Amino acid sequence: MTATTEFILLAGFLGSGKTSLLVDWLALPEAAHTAVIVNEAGEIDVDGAIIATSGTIPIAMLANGCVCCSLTNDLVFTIRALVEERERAGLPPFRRIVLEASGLSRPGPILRSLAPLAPLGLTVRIVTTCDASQAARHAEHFDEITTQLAAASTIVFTKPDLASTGAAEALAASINPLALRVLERDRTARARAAFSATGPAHAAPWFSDAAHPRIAVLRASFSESATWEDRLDWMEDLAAFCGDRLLRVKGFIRRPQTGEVLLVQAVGTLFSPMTALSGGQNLPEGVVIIARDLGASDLRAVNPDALVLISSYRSRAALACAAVDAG
Ligand SMILES: Nc1nc2c(ncn2[C@@H]2O[C@H](COP(=O)(O)OP(=O)(O)OP(=O)(O)O)[C@@H](O)[C@H]2O)c(=O)[nH]1
Repeated sequence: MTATTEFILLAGFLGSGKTSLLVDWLALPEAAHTAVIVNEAGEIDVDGAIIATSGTIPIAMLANGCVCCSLTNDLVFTIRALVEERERAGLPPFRRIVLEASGLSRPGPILRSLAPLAPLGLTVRIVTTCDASQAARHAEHFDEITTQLAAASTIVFTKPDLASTGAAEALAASINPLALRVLERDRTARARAAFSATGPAHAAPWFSDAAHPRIAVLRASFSESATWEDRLDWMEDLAAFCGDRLLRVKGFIRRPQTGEVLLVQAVGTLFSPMTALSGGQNLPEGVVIIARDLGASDLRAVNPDALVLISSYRSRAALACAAVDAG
């Protein structure tokens, strides 16, 4: 029944613009009949909350782990459940199911995990976001980027407003010269080209199954007595302390005086302005920190007064993703 359903794996390193691209795409009329599955390495569903503001498309969550390491069974189950629910509702098959993988995910294991779904007849495409401002520098440290680019049918260069795409283009060309390239400055045109394009349906033969041994996924929660200023100071200190070892910060923080909950995110040490999400009052406060070569004990030192509690991420993902916890 799903012979015409396309499975799009939206890959790309931490903070490279996957959610933004997807939200831009979901605003377009041609995105109708799309289902979205969101995978977060951390336990806070930030991307799901952002995408949920896009409308009424079905969204399923695979949180608390990296879909390439520990959640492949959940992925198969989730796709089946989406398809069956659609059938039960008497609706035509989805045109596409988009999986936004966590920024640490490697496409190879994800694609392999889809084997039990062969009877559904899904066609598969990999769209990889490549951050013009960071990819070339990060690729030296993280082979996740290389595997994500190598597997891509389509490579979408993001953040061309922040940096020239030259270095990212050269990187992508050296790894995967066959992929279709999307080099649009206009975000709507970029999203349209990313999801409508049909690149070669190939996958590089050298997918790696290795885990992510240098990367820690940690969670910060604030104590009751922490003021708004304490929260802001802590984030500033965190960035200064970690420097280029800080890869991604995302989560929700509460303004104690008003109860307002704001979305906070940074790529590297560059924080975006905080924004309120509609319906955000009910979101749980907490911030996921993804860092390289740092453990929970290191980050605890950022705030010795214990206004911020740092916990190591030790759930299912930790078994396979080897979240580093020096603490
Ligand atoms: N200037 C600029 N910022 C962008 C662009 N695309 C995304 N961003 C910003 O980059 C940050 C990360 O974007 P996301 O879309 O959340 O990235 P992501 O790949 O989904 O992040 P993870 O899910 O954590 O891996 C956000 O602050 C975005 O607003 C772009 O084209 N230009």
